[in-house]
Amino acid sequence: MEPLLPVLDVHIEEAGYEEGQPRIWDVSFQVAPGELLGVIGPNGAGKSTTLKTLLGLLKYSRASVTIGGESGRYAYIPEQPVFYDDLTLWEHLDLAAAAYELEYEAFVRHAEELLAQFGMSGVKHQLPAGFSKGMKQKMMLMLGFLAEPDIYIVDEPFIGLDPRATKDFLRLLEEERGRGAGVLMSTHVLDTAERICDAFVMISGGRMVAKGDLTDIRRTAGLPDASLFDCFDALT
Ligand SMILES: Nc1ncnc2c1ncn2[C@@H]1O[C@H](COP(=O)(O)OP(=O)(O)OP(=O)(O)O)[C@@H](O)[C@H]1O
Repeated sequence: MEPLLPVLDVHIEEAGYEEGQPRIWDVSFQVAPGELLGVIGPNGAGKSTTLKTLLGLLKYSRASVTIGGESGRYAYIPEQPVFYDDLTLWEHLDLAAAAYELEYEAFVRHAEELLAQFGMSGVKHQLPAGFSKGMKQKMMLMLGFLAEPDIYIVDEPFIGLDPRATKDFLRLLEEERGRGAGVLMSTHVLDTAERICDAFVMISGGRMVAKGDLTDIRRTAGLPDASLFDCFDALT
Protein backbone atom coordinates (compact mmCIF):
# COMPACT_ATOMS: atom_id res chain seq x y z
CA MET A 1 0.00 0.00 0.00
CA GLU A 2 1.16 3.55 -0.75
CA PRO A 3 2.14 5.39 2.43
CA LEU A 4 -0.42 8.12 3.16
CA LEU A 5 0.66 11.65 2.33
CA PRO A 6 1.20 13.69 5.50
CA VAL A 7 -1.44 16.23 6.54
CA LEU A 8 1.37 18.39 7.90
CA ASP A 9 4.96 18.54 6.73
CA VAL A 10 7.27 20.96 8.55
CA HIS A 11 10.91 21.80 7.88
CA ILE A 12 12.24 24.66 9.97
CA GLU A 13 15.83 25.64 9.32
CA GLU A 14 15.64 28.44 11.85
CA ALA A 15 13.09 30.88 13.19
CA GLY A 16 12.82 33.64 15.78
CA TYR A 17 11.23 36.90 16.78
CA GLU A 18 13.90 39.23 15.41
CA GLU A 19 15.85 39.05 12.17
CA GLY A 20 19.13 37.21 12.76
CA GLN A 21 18.17 36.04 16.27
CA PRO A 22 16.87 32.50 15.84
CA ARG A 23 15.28 30.75 18.83
CA ILE A 24 14.82 27.37 17.15
CA TRP A 25 16.97 25.45 14.69
CA ASP A 26 16.52 22.31 12.56
CA VAL A 27 13.05 21.30 13.67
CA SER A 28 11.41 18.96 11.14
CA PHE A 29 8.52 16.54 11.40
CA GLN A 30 5.47 15.21 9.65
CA VAL A 31 1.98 14.33 10.84
CA ALA A 32 0.24 11.46 9.02
CA PRO A 33 -3.55 11.31 8.61
CA GLY A 34 -5.10 10.16 11.88
CA GLU A 35 -1.83 10.61 13.78
CA LEU A 36 -1.45 12.47 17.07
CA LEU A 37 2.02 13.98 17.39
CA GLY A 38 3.00 15.49 20.74
CA VAL A 39 5.45 18.39 20.98
CA ILE A 40 7.12 18.27 24.37
CA GLY A 41 9.97 20.09 26.07
CA PRO A 42 10.78 22.22 29.11
CA ASN A 43 9.68 25.86 29.61
CA GLY A 44 11.36 28.12 27.09
CA ALA A 45 12.48 25.18 24.90
CA GLY A 46 10.82 26.50 21.75
CA LYS A 47 7.49 24.66 21.52
CA SER A 48 5.32 27.76 21.06
CA THR A 49 7.91 29.22 18.70
CA THR A 50 7.67 26.03 16.62
CA LEU A 51 3.86 26.29 16.51
CA LYS A 52 4.00 30.01 15.65
CA THR A 53 6.49 29.29 12.87
CA LEU A 54 4.27 26.78 11.19
CA LEU A 55 1.26 29.09 11.57
CA GLY A 56 3.26 31.80 9.79
CA LEU A 57 3.09 34.17 12.76
CA LEU A 58 6.81 34.92 13.07
CA LYS A 59 8.58 37.85 11.48
CA TYR A 60 11.71 35.84 10.93
CA SER A 61 11.70 32.26 9.73
CA ARG A 62 13.42 30.06 7.22
CA ALA A 63 10.98 27.21 6.97
CA SER A 64 8.76 25.27 4.64
CA VAL A 65 5.35 24.16 5.84
CA THR A 66 2.88 22.11 3.84
CA ILE A 67 -0.68 21.42 4.95
CA GLY A 68 -2.06 18.46 3.05
CA GLY A 69 -5.31 16.55 3.20
CA GLU A 70 -8.51 17.13 1.28
CA SER A 71 -9.26 20.74 2.20
CA GLY A 72 -5.76 21.90 3.15
CA ARG A 73 -7.47 23.46 6.16
CA TYR A 74 -6.03 23.71 9.67
CA ALA A 75 -7.52 24.71 13.00
CA TYR A 76 -5.34 26.38 15.60
CA ILE A 77 -6.51 26.06 19.19
CA PRO A 78 -4.42 28.50 21.22
CA GLU A 79 -3.59 28.13 24.88
CA GLN A 80 -4.76 31.68 25.61
CA PRO A 81 -8.35 32.14 24.47
CA VAL A 82 -8.84 34.91 21.90
CA PHE A 83 -12.32 36.36 21.50
CA TYR A 84 -14.37 39.42 20.60
CA ASP A 85 -15.78 41.24 23.65
CA ASP A 86 -19.03 42.20 21.89
CA LEU A 87 -19.95 38.81 20.43
CA THR A 88 -21.77 36.04 22.26
CA LEU A 89 -20.59 32.44 22.17
CA TRP A 90 -23.15 31.66 19.47
CA GLU A 91 -22.06 34.68 17.42
CA HIS A 92 -18.47 33.44 17.58
CA LEU A 93 -19.56 30.05 16.26
CA ASP A 94 -21.63 31.74 13.57
CA LEU A 95 -18.72 33.94 12.52
CA ALA A 96 -16.41 30.92 12.28
CA ALA A 97 -19.02 29.07 10.21
CA ALA A 98 -19.15 32.01 7.79
CA ALA A 99 -15.35 32.10 7.58
CA TYR A 100 -15.24 28.36 6.84
CA GLU A 101 -18.17 28.75 4.42
CA LEU A 102 -20.16 26.03 6.17
CA GLU A 103 -23.67 25.24 4.99
CA TYR A 104 -26.00 26.94 7.53
CA GLU A 105 -28.18 24.02 8.62
CA ALA A 106 -25.25 21.65 8.94
CA PHE A 107 -23.44 24.33 10.96
CA VAL A 108 -26.40 24.75 13.35
CA ARG A 109 -26.65 21.00 13.86
CA HIS A 110 -22.91 20.60 14.49
CA ALA A 111 -22.71 23.69 16.72
CA GLU A 112 -25.65 22.54 18.88
CA GLU A 113 -24.02 19.11 19.17
CA LEU A 114 -20.71 20.63 20.29
CA LEU A 115 -22.47 22.94 22.78
CA ALA A 116 -24.25 19.96 24.30
CA GLN A 117 -21.09 17.84 24.37
CA PHE A 118 -19.18 20.55 26.25
CA GLY A 119 -22.10 21.41 28.54
CA MET A 120 -22.28 24.96 27.15
CA SER A 121 -25.79 25.04 25.61
CA GLY A 122 -27.14 27.13 28.50
CA VAL A 123 -24.62 29.95 27.97
CA LYS A 124 -24.57 30.15 24.18
CA HIS A 125 -26.15 33.62 24.12
CA GLN A 126 -23.78 35.02 26.75
CA LEU A 127 -20.61 37.04 26.21
CA PRO A 128 -17.43 35.00 26.76
CA ALA A 129 -15.88 37.82 28.83
CA GLY A 130 -17.99 36.52 31.73
CA PHE A 131 -16.88 32.90 31.25
CA SER A 132 -14.45 31.04 33.47
CA LYS A 133 -11.00 30.13 32.07
CA GLY A 134 -12.09 26.59 31.26
CA MET A 135 -15.31 27.78 29.59
CA LYS A 136 -13.29 30.16 27.40
CA GLN A 137 -11.01 27.28 26.50
CA LYS A 138 -14.00 25.10 25.63
CA MET A 139 -15.18 27.86 23.30
CA MET A 140 -11.82 27.70 21.50
CA LEU A 141 -12.12 23.91 21.22
CA MET A 142 -15.63 24.20 19.75
CA LEU A 143 -14.46 26.77 17.20
CA GLY A 144 -11.70 24.32 16.20
CA PHE A 145 -13.98 21.29 15.92
CA LEU A 146 -16.49 23.27 13.88
CA ALA A 147 -13.88 23.67 11.12
CA GLU A 148 -13.38 19.90 10.61
CA PRO A 149 -9.85 20.61 9.37
CA ASP A 150 -7.20 18.23 8.05
CA ILE A 151 -4.90 19.12 10.91
CA TYR A 152 -5.51 20.38 14.44
CA ILE A 153 -2.73 22.45 15.97
CA VAL A 154 -3.38 22.53 19.69
CA ASP A 155 -1.31 24.45 22.24
CA GLU A 156 -1.43 22.96 25.75
CA PRO A 157 -5.08 21.87 25.96
CA PHE A 158 -5.04 20.15 29.36
CA ILE A 159 -4.20 22.83 31.90
CA GLY A 160 -7.53 24.69 32.15
CA LEU A 161 -9.97 21.86 31.46
CA ASP A 162 -11.78 19.85 34.12
CA PRO A 163 -11.62 16.02 33.90
CA ARG A 164 -14.99 15.71 32.14
CA ALA A 165 -14.06 18.37 29.54
CA THR A 166 -10.67 16.72 29.01
CA LYS A 167 -12.40 13.41 28.38
CA ASP A 168 -14.92 14.98 25.97
CA PHE A 169 -12.13 16.78 24.17
CA LEU A 170 -10.09 13.58 23.78
CA ARG A 171 -13.12 11.64 22.55
CA LEU A 172 -13.88 14.27 19.90
CA LEU A 173 -10.24 14.28 18.82
CA GLU A 174 -10.39 10.50 18.56
CA GLU A 175 -13.44 10.76 16.28
CA GLU A 176 -11.73 13.36 14.15
CA ARG A 177 -8.63 11.18 13.83
CA GLY A 178 -10.95 8.39 12.75
CA ARG A 179 -11.92 10.40 9.69
CA GLY A 180 -8.24 11.09 8.94
CA ALA A 181 -7.51 14.39 10.67
CA GLY A 182 -4.03 14.75 12.14
CA VAL A 183 -3.24 16.44 15.44
CA LEU A 184 -0.15 18.33 16.54
CA MET A 185 -0.34 19.04 20.25
CA SER A 186 2.09 20.78 22.55
CA THR A 187 1.77 19.80 26.20
CA HIS A 188 3.52 19.53 29.56
CA VAL A 189 1.17 16.82 30.79
CA LEU A 190 3.47 13.93 30.03
CA ASP A 191 1.48 11.05 31.51
CA THR A 192 -1.48 11.98 29.30
CA ALA A 193 0.85 12.54 26.33
CA GLU A 194 2.41 9.11 26.85
CA ARG A 195 -1.05 7.54 26.87
CA ILE A 196 -2.58 9.29 23.86
CA CYS A 197 0.20 10.32 21.43
CA ASP A 198 1.37 8.08 18.59
CA ALA A 199 4.70 9.89 18.40
CA PHE A 200 6.63 12.77 19.91
CA VAL A 201 8.93 15.61 18.99
CA MET A 202 11.07 16.57 21.97
CA ILE A 203 12.57 20.05 21.91
CA SER A 204 15.20 21.43 24.23
CA GLY A 205 17.21 24.64 23.90
CA GLY A 206 15.56 25.36 20.55
CA ARG A 207 16.64 22.07 18.98
CA MET A 208 15.02 18.71 18.44
CA VAL A 209 16.64 16.24 20.86
CA ALA A 210 14.44 13.22 20.08
CA LYS A 211 11.71 12.23 17.65
CA GLY A 212 9.58 9.14 17.13
CA ASP A 213 7.33 6.80 19.09
CA LEU A 214 7.99 5.91 22.72
CA THR A 215 10.36 3.10 21.67
CA ASP A 216 12.42 5.56 19.60
CA ILE A 217 12.44 8.10 22.43
CA ARG A 218 13.55 5.42 24.91
CA ARG A 219 16.32 4.34 22.55
CA THR A 220 17.53 7.94 22.16
CA ALA A 221 17.47 8.36 25.94
CA GLY A 222 19.20 4.99 26.45
CA LEU A 223 16.41 3.94 28.83
CA PRO A 224 14.67 0.83 27.42
CA ASP A 225 11.70 0.63 29.83
CA ALA A 226 11.43 4.20 31.03
CA SER A 227 8.33 6.39 31.13
CA LEU A 228 8.10 9.39 28.83
CA PHE A 229 8.72 11.54 31.90
CA ASP A 230 12.00 9.78 32.71
CA CYS A 231 13.13 10.03 29.08
CA PHE A 232 12.23 13.74 29.16
CA ASP A 233 14.27 14.14 32.32
CA ALA A 234 17.28 12.41 30.78
CA LEU A 235 17.14 14.24 27.43
CA THR A 236 16.36 17.84 28.43
N1 LIG B 1 7.52 37.15 21.84
C1 LIG B 1 8.80 36.80 22.02
N2 LIG B 1 9.81 37.65 21.72
C2 LIG B 1 11.11 37.30 21.88
N3 LIG B 1 11.51 36.10 22.35
C3 LIG B 1 10.56 35.21 22.65
C4 LIG B 1 9.16 35.49 22.52
N4 LIG B 1 8.45 34.40 22.91
C5 LIG B 1 9.36 33.49 23.27
N5 LIG B 1 10.63 33.95 23.13
C6 LIG B 1 11.89 33.23 23.40
O1 LIG B 1 11.96 32.09 22.56
C7 LIG B 1 12.49 30.97 23.27
C8 LIG B 1 11.50 29.80 23.15
O2 LIG B 1 10.29 30.15 23.82
P1 LIG B 1 8.91 29.39 23.61
O3 LIG B 1 7.83 30.30 24.05
O4 LIG B 1 8.87 28.83 22.23
O5 LIG B 1 9.08 28.20 24.65
P2 LIG B 1 8.06 27.04 25.04
O6 LIG B 1 8.79 25.75 24.82
O7 LIG B 1 6.77 27.21 24.37
O8 LIG B 1 7.95 27.29 26.60
P3 LIG B 1 6.73 27.12 27.68
O9 LIG B 1 6.67 25.68 27.99
O10 LIG B 1 7.25 27.91 28.82
O11 LIG B 1 5.50 27.69 27.05
C9 LIG B 1 12.74 31.43 24.69
O12 LIG B 1 14.13 31.77 24.78
C10 LIG B 1 11.91 32.69 24.82
O13 LIG B 1 12.52 33.61 25.69
